[in-house]
Amino acid sequence: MDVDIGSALGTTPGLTTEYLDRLDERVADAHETIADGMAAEEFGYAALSLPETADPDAIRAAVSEFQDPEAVVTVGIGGSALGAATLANALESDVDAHFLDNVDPDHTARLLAELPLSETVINVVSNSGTTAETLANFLVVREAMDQDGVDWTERTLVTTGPEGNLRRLAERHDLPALDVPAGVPGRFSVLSTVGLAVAALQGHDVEAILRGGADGRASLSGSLYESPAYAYGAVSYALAERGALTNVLLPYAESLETFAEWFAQLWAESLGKDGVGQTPARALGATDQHSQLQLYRAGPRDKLVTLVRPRERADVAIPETDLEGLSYLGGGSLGELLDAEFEATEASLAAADRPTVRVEIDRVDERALGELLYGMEAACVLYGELATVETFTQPAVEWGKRAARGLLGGGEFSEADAVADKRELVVSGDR
Ligand SMILES: O=P(O)(O)OC[C@H]1O[C@](O)(CO)[C@@H](O)[C@@H]1O
Repeated sequence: MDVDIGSALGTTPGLTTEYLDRLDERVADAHETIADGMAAEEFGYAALSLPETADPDAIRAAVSEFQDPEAVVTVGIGGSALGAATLANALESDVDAHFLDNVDPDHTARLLAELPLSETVINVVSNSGTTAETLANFLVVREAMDQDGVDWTERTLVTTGPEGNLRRLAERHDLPALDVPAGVPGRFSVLSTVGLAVAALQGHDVEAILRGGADGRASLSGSLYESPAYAYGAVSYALAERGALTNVLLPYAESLETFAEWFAQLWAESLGKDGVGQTPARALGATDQHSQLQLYRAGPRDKLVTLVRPRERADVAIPETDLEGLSYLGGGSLGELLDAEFEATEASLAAADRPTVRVEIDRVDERALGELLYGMEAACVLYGELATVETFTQPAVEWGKRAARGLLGGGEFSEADAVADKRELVVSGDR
C-alpha cells in the first residue's frame, strides 16, 4: 500500500512539510503508545496484533464442517458483517456470499426466497450475542430453514464472544463455533474469525490476507514518513484540525465499494467522540464524478478526498469507432479511461486548491486487501491518539438501542419515553 500525501500540501485547507515535521514528533510518541498497547494486548490495540494472533487453522477447521456450500448468508451487523462483506465483494468466488446486516423485511424476504437453503451456510456473528437485528434475522432464517425441512443445526456456524445467547445456542446444539478475539472491537475485527470465516468458506487464501496485514504491521514505525498507515492517519487528522471535517472515500474500483462502507464505520464509530471527528462520505469513482464532484470541487472547503485505486486491474478493450468526436476512445480500454479519470479528478481538485490523498494498492487480491484493511485500522488508531479520543468504544450508539428495545417492550428504558416527546410539524402531500 502506498500513500501519497503530496496533494494535501499547500491546499486550502492544507499542510506544510514544516508542520508535518513537527507533527511527526507527536506521531513518534503515539506510535510508542500504540506499540505498548499491542505488546500488552490492551483492549483495542490488540486488533493491530491480529496478523500474528489470528488462527487460520481454527477458521478452516470450523468451515470444513460444511462441504461445498453454494452460498453463505452472514447474519450480523456493523463490524460483525462489514469486514467479511468487504472481502466477499472484492474477491471472486463460486460460493455466493449474502449479508443480512439490516432488518428490512423486504430485503430479508427476497433473499430467503432466492437462497438454496439446503446448500446455504448461516454464518451468524455477534460478539455480544445480544444485538437485536442479528438475533431477529437469525430467528427468521432459522425458521425459513425449518419450514423448508432443512436442519439448521447442520447449516449454522456461530462466531461470538465467550458469553451470551449465541454462545449458549452453539453449546446447546453443538454447533461449530469460532471465538471473537478478546479485546478487538467489531470494526477492527476483519483480520480475525469475524471477517475471515466467509473468506475461508469462499475458498480465498486466508493466510495471504493475514500476510497482507503483517505487511501493514511491519510498516508501522515512529515516523509518518516511513509508514503509509501513519501518513494517512496523521494527514487526515491534521486536515480535520484545519477544517476538513469530511473525508470522502473515493475508490476507483467497483470491487472496493464495500471497503468504503467498512471504512465509514471504522472512521465514524472510532473518531466521532466529544464533539470532534471527521465524517466519512462514501463515494465511487468514476461514477460520482458525475454527481458529487461538483460539491467536492466547488462547495465548502471542509473536505479531504481520499482517492483509492489498484495499480493493476483486469481490463476491457474499447472497440475502434467512427462515432463523431469519440475516436479518441476507440482502441483504448475501460481501465485506461478509469485511470485517466482518476488522475483528472485528482488534478481537478488540486487545481481548485482542495486537499486529496492518494492510496494505491498493487491489485485487488487477498494480500493487498489485507494490507489495505490493516493500514486503515492503524491510520484510525493513530488519528485517535493524536485527537486524544477513546478510539475503541462507542457509547453514543447505545442510547438508540435502549430506546428501540423499550419501544418493543424489551424493558423499561427512559430513552423510549423520550420518543413520545418528538416535535411534530408534518407537511403532507395527501390532499
Ligand atoms: O458483534 P455485535 O456485538 O453484534 O455488535 C455489532 C456492532 O454493533 C456495535 O456494537 C454498535 O452497536 C458495533 O460496534 C459492532 O460492530
